[in-house]
Amino acid sequence: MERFDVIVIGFGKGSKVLTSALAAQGRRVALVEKSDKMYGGTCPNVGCVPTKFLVNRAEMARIKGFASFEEKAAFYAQSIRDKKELREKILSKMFNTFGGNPNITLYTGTAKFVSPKEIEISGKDFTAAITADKIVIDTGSVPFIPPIEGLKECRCAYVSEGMLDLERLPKRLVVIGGGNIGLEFASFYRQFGSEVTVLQDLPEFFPNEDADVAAAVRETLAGQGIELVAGAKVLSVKNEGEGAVVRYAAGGEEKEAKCDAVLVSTGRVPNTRELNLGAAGVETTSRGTIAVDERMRTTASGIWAIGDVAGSPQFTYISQDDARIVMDDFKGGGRTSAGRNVPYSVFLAPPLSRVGLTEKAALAEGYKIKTAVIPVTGLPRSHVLGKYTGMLKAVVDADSGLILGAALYCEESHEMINIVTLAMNEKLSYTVLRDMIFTHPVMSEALNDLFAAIK
Ligand SMILES: Cc1cc2nc3c(=O)[nH]c(=O)nc-3n(C[C@H](O)[C@H](O)[C@H](O)COP(=O)(O)OP(=O)(O)OC[C@H]3O[C@@H](n4cnc5c(N)ncnc54)[C@H](O)[C@@H]3O)c2cc1C
Ligand SMILES: NC(=O)c1ccc[n+]([C@@H]2O[C@H](COP(=O)([O-])OP(=O)(O)OC[C@H]3O[C@@H](n4cnc5c(N)ncnc54)[C@H](O)[C@@H]3O)[C@@H](O)[C@H]2O)c1
Repeated sequence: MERFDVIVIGFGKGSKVLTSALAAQGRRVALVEKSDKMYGGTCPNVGCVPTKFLVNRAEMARIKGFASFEEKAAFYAQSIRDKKELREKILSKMFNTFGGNPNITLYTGTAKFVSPKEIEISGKDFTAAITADKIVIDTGSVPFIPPIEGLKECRCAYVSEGMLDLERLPKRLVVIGGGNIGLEFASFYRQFGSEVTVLQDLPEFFPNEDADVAAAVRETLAGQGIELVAGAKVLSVKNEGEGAVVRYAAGGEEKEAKCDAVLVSTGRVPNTRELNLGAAGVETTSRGTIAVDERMRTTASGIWAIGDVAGSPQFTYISQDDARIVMDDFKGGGRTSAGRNVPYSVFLAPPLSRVGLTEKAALAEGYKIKTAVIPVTGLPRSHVLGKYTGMLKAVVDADSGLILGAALYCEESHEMINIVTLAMNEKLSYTVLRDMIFTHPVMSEALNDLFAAIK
């Protein structure tokens, strides 16, 4: 049995960072990835990169202003083909990432535990048994499919991965689930030219935002022609010709939505199915995620878990940060996942970006707060871009002057939010951003105005 210093299971973002860093320290690492279509993991292949590529293309489609559906469909089909080409490029770059590094062995096969220190790998035309004293699990998550009548049989129902390869632009799209995936797809399909309905089971969209921010985003999406139905119970999905009929109950009524495609975006669950965790003594939580402590250690000594499978917030940069924590733990350091500020952006048009507490959450936590809300209209950058949609909101601790959180709903907010996060991480008073010199005309200078409005 071949012995390594570290075995890493799953080639996600965290694994990539971890494998490179460990090999650079002279450790022998085995990286096991089950699919030759998934080197690099979800993000570059079927997650962040392809979806944001399409967000960008959808904006181009909107600007081009095609008159007919046929023209829109042709531009969309070309965008999907270009996305497929991009994936091939990224895949081969990922495959070659470790090329020639004598400290790294990449296995393409499914890993399963045989004991706490031994892994069996089943590839297309080989099996292998390997061992190490340290093992890191980074096997990500898979879509959750709700038990809706007829959904499994529906010929035009997709999860995000399948939808990303669909070359036929649906005239009408029904999205089940109004979270990050559902709303991003709704937004870019609408811009490509589809009619879109989003069915959300919760009584509201953006439940983690303050009411004013949620209302601003909802109104914009509705203004763009996206039908948002909250409190919807999806009853059945049935094939009808080339398309489908989705039956749902909302507002005390039963309704039908006919469509050419159904996107199921109802959350993602940890991917532990093939790991045989029991053989390693690795326990899972009631949510099915691998139970880890703040250093990403599992319940089995010598085994760590990172990213989606460990129940961390489902973002690529968190898989990466979890890997940093494990690296630090290997060195005996004290870095932990506790109290991390986790910013995020939902790539709508414009994007909604958040970090930290909302006003309602800060009050619920007992803070004495000051807040500011400013509109996007009137900002110099808005005039440059000709885009006036959105608002910015910040919440500050009245006692210390520290920033507790911000929601930035405007063009380029996906860049700006990182500046606010930096200020929060470094425990800077809000006055630092209020008085900082920004270049001009850029969206970030709105942070001067936002924090000047704190009352
Ligand atoms: C459509 C979509 C859009 C997204 N957009 C964004 C975004 O804009 N920004 C953002 O930050 N996040 C986004 N995310 C979330 C982000 O992609 C994930 O949180 C992130 O990729 C998780 O990384 P990971 O390292 O945990 O796992 P993954 O990247 O999923 O890697 C896990 C790997 O393990 C492999 N594997 C599984 N089981 C085994 C086994 N038994 N043996 C060997 N290999 C195995 C899998 O094939 C996979 O390659 C998006 C996700 C989706 C689906
Ligand atoms: N921009 C980004 O960073 C980005 C983009 C896409 C995805 N992601 C990550 O991927 C993860 C998965 O995304 P997601 O959108 O699938 O999950 P999600 O948890 O964000 O949203 C799922 C939504 O589906 C709803 N839902 C569940 N069952 C339903 C049903 N039967 N009928 C109607 N609605 C139902 C839930 O209430 C929830 O609002 C997210 O947690 C996110 O972290 C991130």
